[in-house]
Amino acid sequence: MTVKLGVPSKGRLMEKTFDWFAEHGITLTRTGSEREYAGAVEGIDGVSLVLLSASEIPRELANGRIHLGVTGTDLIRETLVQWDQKVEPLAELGFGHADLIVAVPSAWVDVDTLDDLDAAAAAFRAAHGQRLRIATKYHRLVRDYLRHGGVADYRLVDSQGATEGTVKNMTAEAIADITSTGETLRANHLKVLDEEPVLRSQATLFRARKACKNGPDRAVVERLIAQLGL
Ligand SMILES: Nc1ncnc2c1ncn2[C@@H]1O[C@H](COP(=O)(O)OP(=O)(O)OP(=O)(O)O)[C@@H](O)[C@H]1O
Ligand SMILES: O=P(O)(O)OC[C@H]1O[C@H](OP(=O)(O)OP(=O)(O)O)[C@H](O)[C@@H]1O
Repeated sequence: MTVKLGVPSKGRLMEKTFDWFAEHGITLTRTGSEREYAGAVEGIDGVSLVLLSASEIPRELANGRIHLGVTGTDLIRETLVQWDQKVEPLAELGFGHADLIVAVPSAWVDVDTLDDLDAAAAAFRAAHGQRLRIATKYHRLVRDYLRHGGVADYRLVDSQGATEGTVKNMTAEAIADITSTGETLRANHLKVLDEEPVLRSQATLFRARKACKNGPDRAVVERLIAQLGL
């Protein structure tokens, strides 16, 4: 058995993860054709690379199919109930920074805070006989955040992508999504509530508690952690 390291299979997250490991003396490479999801690890024995969708990495860590994995903290916290019992953060990698925020139409001049949103939701229900819709893929995190913020009269609608477009498309009145530069929000005439974000996320290296409990795998994981200087 080898220790499995799960890394995002494409895009900036993959490239920056490769760079981060290279800076720490471990070379990760994609092998095979450009479209083949195969990879290699050099600089340590007994570790193999598994290229996965960033959103699948939390589940693969939780069920112990990979020992280590790089993904955003947002995806870990959204996907895993009691996430800290299943995975242990080993290092924040300093890229993939994004805030999970709640945003409303810029034209809603009276809505800047969660209190305002709660009032707007109540008014919306009174006017339309329906609850205000908030589009998101982060159901668990957003529900907890709104409950703590005292917002009650809303319903979440699922949006797995292009979430900022749902307001214009009239499938939602507000959204909760990640933002980095804020450009997508501005382009879609949305403004972020003037509150702490739901979550500040960045790419993080996690260890799976289940897979790393004992046996020879644990020794390899410990060696890798030492070699990375963590
Ligand atoms: N614009 C952005 N700036 C910085 N980080 C981002 C940005 N968009 C997404 N991320 C982060 O990248 C990670 C992966 O996001 P996302 O779920 O979009 O991945 P993906 O690679 O598109 O997944 P999939 O392969 O399932 O389509 C998340 O942790 C997210 O916070
Ligand atoms: O604040 P910005 O820098 O504009 O970035 C934010 C955008 O980036 C992510 O989308 P992504 O490109 O991953 O596509 P998605 O809509 O499929 O999630 C996120 O969902 C936002 O739409």
